Amino acid sequence: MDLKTFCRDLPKIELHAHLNGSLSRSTMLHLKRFYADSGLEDNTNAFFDEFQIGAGDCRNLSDCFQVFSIAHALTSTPEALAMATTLTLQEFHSDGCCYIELRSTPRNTQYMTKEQYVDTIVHCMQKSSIHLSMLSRLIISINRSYPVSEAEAIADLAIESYKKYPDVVVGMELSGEPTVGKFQDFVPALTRARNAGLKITLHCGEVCNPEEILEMIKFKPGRIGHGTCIHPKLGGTDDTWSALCTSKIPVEVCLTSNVNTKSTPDYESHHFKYLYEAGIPMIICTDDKGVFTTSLSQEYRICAETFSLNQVKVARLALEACQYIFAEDVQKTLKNKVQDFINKYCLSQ
Ligand SMILES: CNc1ncnc2c1ncn2[C@@H]1O[C@H](COP(=O)(O)O)[C@@H](O)[C@H]1O
Ligand SMILES: [Zn+2]
Repeated sequence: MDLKTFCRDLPKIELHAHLNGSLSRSTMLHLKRFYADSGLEDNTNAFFDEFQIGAGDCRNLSDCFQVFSIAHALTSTPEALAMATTLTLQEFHSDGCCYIELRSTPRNTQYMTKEQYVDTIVHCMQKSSIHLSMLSRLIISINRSYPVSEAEAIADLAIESYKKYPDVVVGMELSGEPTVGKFQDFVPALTRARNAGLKITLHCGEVCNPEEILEMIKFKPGRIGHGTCIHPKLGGTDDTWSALCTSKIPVEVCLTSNVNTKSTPDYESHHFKYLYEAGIPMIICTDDKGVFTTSLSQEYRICAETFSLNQVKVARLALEACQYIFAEDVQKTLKNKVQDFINKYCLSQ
């Protein structure tokens, strides 16, 4: 089987995907059609083409945070949000994803409250499980550039939602512009959520900030996102690297996101190789497949090509990812699914 087909057919686990960053061009066009047909104001025309950030783009990580407002403008009603969620889940499913933890930041809009925002996504996930052979779970996001009081309100909502939908809501995470806000300010909200049973994942080391990286590792999150600047050769220190190696916290690796935001100069210099050599658990993820025009199978293929991994090694990445999902009750089922694929297609290798 050629690598592209192999990476698409391999049952894959997505653990780091922001809903509003995952909207494909086709989904965005569906949303624009919906806004037009419903007579809702759509002010995205002038900058619609700025939503996607490719490799040769001159925008950097900080510029990326402007583009999410384009998606936000098109997911402001419950119907549009439902459409965005359903189409995005379908796309992950068509790309061979068998389990996804989608994450999103609840927002009050002119048309819905934060509670309705969460309810809408949860209902789409429940409905999708009837039609798709893919399980989906929700991680509720806190944006570090918002006031701490907002994070506290989102923690309350996450705890309530977890009680209401224990089969869907699995975790809470910290994301947003990494140069804004202080991690320590969000520790009380994150701790409350964790004490209530939610799993935690943190965007960590997306920019150079060794002090914060050490604080985050000490917090012992279930997983971290990116981890770009933890190795001493990539903006980290001996202390940050040894803290990660000792803790063995699984890292959600987003290759194209890091290259397109210029957090990493190119695929070859990506920290994947250091993590792989050090035996640190990793999960290949997309981050914002719409903004960065990628897919989960493309991320697996790029990883295989860049780091010369054969198909058995690529499949092992998917198999190992099953251990790090937040919904522990389905880990075994997923492992069996990936293992069956390996037995069928990799035995001769
Ligand atoms: C590129 N690297 C990144 N680093 C940090 N945070 C990011 C991100 N990519 C996306 N987000 C976070 O996800 C939100 C969009 O999805 P939701 O509205 O929540 O569904 C962004 O506003 C930002 O807070
Ligand atoms: Zn992210």
